[in-house]
Amino acid sequence: MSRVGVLALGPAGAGKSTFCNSLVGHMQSNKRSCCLINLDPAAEQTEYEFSIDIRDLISLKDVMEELQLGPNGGLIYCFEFLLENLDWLDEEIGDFEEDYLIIDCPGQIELYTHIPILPRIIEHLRDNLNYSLCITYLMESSFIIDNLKFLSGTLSAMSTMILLELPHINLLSKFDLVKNEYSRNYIRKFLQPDPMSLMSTSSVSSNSLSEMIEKGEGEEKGKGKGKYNYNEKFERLNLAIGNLIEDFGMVQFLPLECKDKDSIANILSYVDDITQWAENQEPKEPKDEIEDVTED
Ligand SMILES: Nc1nc2c(ncn2[C@@H]2O[C@H](COP(=O)(O)OP(=O)(O)OP(=O)(O)O)[C@@H](O)[C@H]2O)c(=O)[nH]1
Ligand SMILES: [Mg+2]
Repeated sequence: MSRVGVLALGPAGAGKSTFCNSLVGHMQSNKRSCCLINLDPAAEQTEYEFSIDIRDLISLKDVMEELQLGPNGGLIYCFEFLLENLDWLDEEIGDFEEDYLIIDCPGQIELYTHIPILPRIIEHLRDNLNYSLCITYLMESSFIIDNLKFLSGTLSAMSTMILLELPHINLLSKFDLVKNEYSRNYIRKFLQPDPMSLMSTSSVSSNSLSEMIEKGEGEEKGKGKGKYNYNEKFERLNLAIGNLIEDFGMVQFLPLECKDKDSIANILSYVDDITQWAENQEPKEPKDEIEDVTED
């Protein structure tokens, strides 16, 4: 029996919900059964209905009103409540045992960077319910406009890989917005990033540095000898970050265009490989295959 799931993670607005919906559309048109799960208590309505929705368990609006919490505190409360009521999730998932889980997550990365809420839910799905899971981490393609911004996004993708310890695919989302603006060679540098070369060609960093120096902000204030100026400090910090990403050596990206069927099919084929979805399928009787074809 296949127990397979994919989670969509990444910063707010990166395109997670749109991606999850595109996956559902693609699977449905290929007669694959899937279950769309919403783990975002502040989610808005999406194209496909959620089969399982955290808002049926707890509402962020109610939490914020009753406990007088802000949106982030409220979100954390909702997840802590979910953790205390994992049997609710188990029951809901029980109705979709044979289905591919597509899990849409909130954009607040503190749910796994600061407090281990998402890791505990993942652990439950993987170890207690025996799901083979894959993370898709979305980062907006517009980050490639600025090399250093891109590297900071890469660092965030990398920390997710390390913290969640699951098979992981990084995606450059909304690729349609940049693919005609830049040459293939230029874009390739970001799909398989070489941090040190991206750093050495960062025009934005040197511009902002010269601006700082012109404004007289270059020197660190205070304390006598052995001080660095910002320029040196900034370069040393960048170098350390670049080395970290390079040493890790496992951050690559696939382009994602949610409206492009080939792009979705390509990403799903990677997820299928990683989760070994095909291997877990029950062999079909030839009769079933013929029925499937004639139904089209
Ligand atoms: N051009 C383009 N726009 C996209 C694509 N995917 C998503 N968007 C747009 O990006 C915006 C945010 O998309 P969402 O799917 O809501 O992003 P999200 O990551 O779920 O956002 P949060 O749930 O708030 O964290 C919407 O306006 C989408 O229409 C894409 O592939 N191409
Ligand atoms: Mg969303």
